[in-house]
Amino acid sequence: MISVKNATKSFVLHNQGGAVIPVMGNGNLTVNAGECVGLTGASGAGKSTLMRMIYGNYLTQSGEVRVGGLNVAQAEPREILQMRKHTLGYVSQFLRVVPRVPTLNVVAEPLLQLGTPRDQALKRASELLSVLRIPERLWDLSPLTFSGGEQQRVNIARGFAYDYPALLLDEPTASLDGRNRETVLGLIETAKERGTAIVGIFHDESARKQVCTREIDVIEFAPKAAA
Ligand SMILES: Nc1ncnc2c1ncn2[C@@H]1O[C@H](COP(=O)(O)OP(=O)(O)OP(=O)(O)O)[C@@H](O)[C@H]1O
Repeated sequence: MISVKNATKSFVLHNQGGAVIPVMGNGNLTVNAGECVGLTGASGAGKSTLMRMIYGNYLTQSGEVRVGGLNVAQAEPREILQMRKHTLGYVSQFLRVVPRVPTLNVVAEPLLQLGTPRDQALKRASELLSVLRIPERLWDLSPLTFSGGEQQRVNIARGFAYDYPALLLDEPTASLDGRNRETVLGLIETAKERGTAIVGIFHDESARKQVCTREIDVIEFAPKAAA
């Protein structure tokens, strides 16, 4: 479902004399349906960079990054937008939303964009918000003023509203208490059972051991000089 082959990535800092920061020299990764691969490696090793290359936020310099049938490394922006709508979900670490949109709509939005009838989309959104213990009195408010853990749960609810065939999870349990952490790990297990291909970053080692079918240290992908 997700495959990365011989991928390379450097950053060029144009505002700092064109300094070049090589981050990836040879990225190789295959994630099949129903697998959850945990990315590990020291801070700054390139875990988030690889996730962003897969999502098409960061350009891959050479090599291949495939999601379903699409080579993201070579894709047109409109193809990447289609992939994000239909194939690949992304639960980032922090919630980014349009101000004043109620939480229920924020969560239902991926389903509404796919043409799901409004009542069905809102029903699914309310189920997820209940499961993730967001009090109903907050559903009509924008999540922008919510606590860190509440925002993270809204983000997770939105990421799981539609059953994407593939999913990227960046620290999905970072700000959560024990019960909510277990709930999120349960959602990940259910997605795996359904056949979702998942790539995740979990600094919480026991969460990683619980849900990941495999771990890969991104140091393996480092440019030669940095390895
Ligand atoms: N947009 C960017 N511009 C320039 N350099 C970047 C950019 N994004 C990442 N980097 C650099 O790439 C390297 C890898 O960063 P990345 O965030 O992928 O690491 P990470 O393994 O996810 O770290 P952490 O565990 O601390 O989140 C770092 O040296 C970082 O400074």
